[in-house]
Amino acid sequence: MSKRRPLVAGNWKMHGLKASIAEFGRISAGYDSALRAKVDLVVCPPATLMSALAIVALGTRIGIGGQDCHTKAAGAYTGDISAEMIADTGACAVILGHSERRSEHGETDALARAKVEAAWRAGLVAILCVGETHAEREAFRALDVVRSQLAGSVPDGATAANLVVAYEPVWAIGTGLTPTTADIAEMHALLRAELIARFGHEGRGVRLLYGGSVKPENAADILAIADVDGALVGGASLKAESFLAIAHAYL
Ligand SMILES: O=C(CO)COP(=O)(O)O
Repeated sequence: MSKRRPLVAGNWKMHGLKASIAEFGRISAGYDSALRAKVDLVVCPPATLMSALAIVALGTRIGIGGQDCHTKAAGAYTGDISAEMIADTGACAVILGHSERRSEHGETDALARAKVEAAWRAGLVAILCVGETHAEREAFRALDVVRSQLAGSVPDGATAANLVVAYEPVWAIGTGLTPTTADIAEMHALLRAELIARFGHEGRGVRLLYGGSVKPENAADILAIADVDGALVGGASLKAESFLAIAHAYL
């Protein structure tokens, strides 16, 4: 695998009404040829905005992603959406196994794994999230927890093209706290080693994102860490200015 191309992905979570289509327009206006040459951008809006943003995104080379999907393609599952439906909007990716899904909807590694398979079935890139809680880090269990999440959530058949892994320490999400650069480097080295052990050459090409309180102020330091191939950004992705400022760390 040649050099991995950086990826900055925005997770809008449960934020965004129709007015946010204009904010996306500002993101695409700022994604100029200099940025396009260096970094991929993906925006994951709430499901209600996916179709609208996918249309605005046409020709911009910004990818649109979902934030979750059901394991089945269709059926009697009130309130759920399938990976096929996400792909049908024009989206190219879906975030899976986010800690907010794990903690608030009881999602397990096995369910995340089934959802990754659903994403692949629909031709979507799976952006799989892993990460330890504060108690697990304090107990020196962070590496073991994340290793086990990765093993349990990634199905056979992962490639550089169909999988992105985001390391998101739960305690760093939305808190303004971040691990030390040494701790991020240690975790990303572990993820890389595990992916290579299991998928060889393809594992070397899987992009590894860091997520959790990434802001314009800390982006350059975090994105310079070995084996950090980009960021999964929550709060700072809601404004074009801060989202683009993070991507600008690659210029
Ligand atoms: O959960 C996150 C992205 O998926 C990170 O959120 P924040 O950037 O708001 O900490």
